[in-house]
Amino acid sequence: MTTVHERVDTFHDNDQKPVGHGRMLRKEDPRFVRGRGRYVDDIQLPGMLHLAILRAPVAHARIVGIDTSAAEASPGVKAVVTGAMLAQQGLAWMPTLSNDVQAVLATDKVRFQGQEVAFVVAEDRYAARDALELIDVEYDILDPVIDARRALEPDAPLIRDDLEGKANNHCFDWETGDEAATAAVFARADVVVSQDLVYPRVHPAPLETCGAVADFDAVDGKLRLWSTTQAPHAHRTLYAIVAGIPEHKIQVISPDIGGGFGNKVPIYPGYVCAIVASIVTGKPVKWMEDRSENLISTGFARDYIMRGEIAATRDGRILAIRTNVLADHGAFNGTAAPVKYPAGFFGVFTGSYDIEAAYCKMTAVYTNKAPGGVAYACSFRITEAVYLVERIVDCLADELGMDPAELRLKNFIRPEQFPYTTKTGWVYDSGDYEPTMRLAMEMAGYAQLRREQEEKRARGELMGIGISFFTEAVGAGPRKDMDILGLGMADGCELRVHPTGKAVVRLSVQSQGQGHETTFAQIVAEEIGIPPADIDVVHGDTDNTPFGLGTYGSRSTPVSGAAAALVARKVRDKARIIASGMLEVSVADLDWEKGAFHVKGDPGKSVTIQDIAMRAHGAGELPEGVEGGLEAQICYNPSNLTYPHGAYICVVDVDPGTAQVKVRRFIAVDDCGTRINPMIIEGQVHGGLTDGVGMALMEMIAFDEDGNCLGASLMDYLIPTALEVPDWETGFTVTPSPHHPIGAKGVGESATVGSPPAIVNAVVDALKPFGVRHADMPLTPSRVWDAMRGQARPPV
Ligand code: PCD
Ligand SMILES: [Cu+]
Repeated sequence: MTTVHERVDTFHDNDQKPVGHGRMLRKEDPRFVRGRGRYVDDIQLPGMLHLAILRAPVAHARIVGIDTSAAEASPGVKAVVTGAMLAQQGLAWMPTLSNDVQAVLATDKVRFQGQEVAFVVAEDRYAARDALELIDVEYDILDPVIDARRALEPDAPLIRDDLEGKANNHCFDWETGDEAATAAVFARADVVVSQDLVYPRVHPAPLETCGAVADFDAVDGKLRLWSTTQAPHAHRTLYAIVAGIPEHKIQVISPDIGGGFGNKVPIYPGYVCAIVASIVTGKPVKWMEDRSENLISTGFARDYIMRGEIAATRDGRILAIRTNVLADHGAFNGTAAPVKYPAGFFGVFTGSYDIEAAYCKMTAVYTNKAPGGVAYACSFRITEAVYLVERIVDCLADELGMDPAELRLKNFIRPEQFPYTTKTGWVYDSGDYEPTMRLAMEMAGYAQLRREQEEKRARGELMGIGISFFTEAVGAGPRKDMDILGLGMADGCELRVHPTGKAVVRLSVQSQGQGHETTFAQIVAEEIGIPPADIDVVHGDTDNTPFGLGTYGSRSTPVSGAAAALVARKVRDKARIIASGMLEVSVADLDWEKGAFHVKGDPGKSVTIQDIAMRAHGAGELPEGVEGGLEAQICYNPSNLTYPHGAYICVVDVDPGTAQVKVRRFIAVDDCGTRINPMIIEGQVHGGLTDGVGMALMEMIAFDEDGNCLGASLMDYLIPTALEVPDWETGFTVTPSPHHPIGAKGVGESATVGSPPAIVNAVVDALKPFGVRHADMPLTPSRVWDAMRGQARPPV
């Protein structure tokens, strides 16, 4: 185990460029810091037109009629398209990533506020937007269903009457674990604690909103689509299926992306509209949503109403966990999760504990809200699962009068139990939890913090200490049981070494800010010894990269990272044969040292990888049976997910007069196995922790009873800034994944997953003198104030 507080002043040290894993500045940053990034909205094509979307002003209404004549006559307008027109082409509906259908443009009804109703294509963005005002839609307003608890009441208005035979708002049921075994354990337990918890609807809110530029060339029949997508290949296949354009005639390009966070995984109606518009007008068409459109209509996350129950012995041995979930999926089930996992990976709600039984029952419903349930930094509902278990464990600690750290330490899965199969069937590949927890406690000065808290309590000050310990399942996934719409989740990767020893690696995954241009060059560098600066990373262009399922669920490192390491090893194997010819010894007599082969016992006799590259392409004979060139391609199918873990400790102060929460300290110890670039990992963790502060204290997409979205701008939907967050204190342990070629586990979402429960646990701990056992997120001053007064807010 390595540790902690390593403070290398990288920002002043440009020379620090490891050949392989290690701290190094990001290769992509020179272009970003100079404002030279190239995002979708930077794409300008000759004759390009602009598209704007008319959205439903109400949450639930029948469309009686649409009059587009005034809009068509408006200056600069080239086309006005409604759902009825799309229906004639069979394009009014499209499949979602979870086997539901979603309206591209509404034909019969609108089902959430902000739903796409019509679009205008015009010479510029202003003309398009102006014309939207001239479209006259007559609505027959219907009662909306906004609260998921209302959705299944017998007299609730029916939302999905488009689905044949549908008589209610039920979306799906799902269960995992063993109900009877769990009930038996609960029946004999000394202590049972239960708690209702709401994980409110939140939004990923990336800096860049969603958009696309579609360019259909009628001459060669090729569609080029620049779009804000986290999964270019998967999107291309779907467009081929929906629009009937042959797949080789579609090129999806995902240029620089200004943050994804799951928001850019689904296919949105706007993308399809842009494609249709380009085909109809014969011109390139750009569609870029604005901030409000992004916040009200795309990619919401969470919206889980949960009841957690935990059974334990009096001395603090956790026996079983049971949970019941009501999941609000909005008007269309647009969740992006592997097909066999309608509730994502929520099954990891058993956390990091060795327990006897577990059971979850979930019911998902349709409501008149935007579709989604996207995995906003949570690898498919792991965020919700971790929140549930880490909150309920704290409730148990409270009931038992036990220290929450001690309770966790007592129940951890022990290192010798790995690989560990949980009671819901997940095989945790590896883990060593106690050292991670101890390190966080040591960094925090845990015992001393508790003393400080005691002193403060005696003076009437409200200080809280919150712990969260998480295990994530990331890197979807083994193709034997994971696919999205029938597409297996293996990733291709291709590596070419040019004659002069420079290389290009082509990936199917697509960075949205994670620094793949750097870390994937480092992965290859580590294996073949070519410096990262000499390795170009190509991604985000389906014409120029091998097939694979894209970046989300922290899967790039676990899946494509493995592919990159293995393809580099394949190239190295070939290089070894060429080297044996060059050095006139057998391959067995060669030793590899990063960047060169030398003759065993004679280090003076060696050839570098650059020499070999030249020989592979150059004149002269190659060993028997060896083809020229130095390149390889593979498709990597992971044998399991990777299971990163972490221990987080949060210290808060609550102002007794204003109920304002201040996060004073936050200690995060993460274990993502082998670390490729520690600087990038720290950045990922800092970002995720900031996300956590947002969700725990500020963020919520709320609705009024008519279904009006109350979070339609960043004035209403509060996201954290540097002012709300402390100086993060990060540390790490290293427990490599046994099945990943370099032992790396994903880390991109860890901090977003792990931090909300730590913060809520800290606030609840601070409010203990008021007898508070739970309060729902976001813990805004008004909610904390109510909790202090014993008036729990009605949940969202
Ligand atoms: N061990 C290790 C791991 C990792 N790493 C690094 O780090 C990063 C990350 O990774 P991962 O974990 O693998 O992940 P990815 O796949 O790449 O990514 C994804 C993620 O990522 C994160 N982060 C970020 N960042 C930024 N900047 N931006 C963004 O957008 C974002 N997003 C978020 C999210 S949400 Mo989802 O989508 O919801 O599902 S998922 C997610 C990269 O670079 C890599 O390489 C290292 O170094 N090492
Ligand atoms: Cu999720």
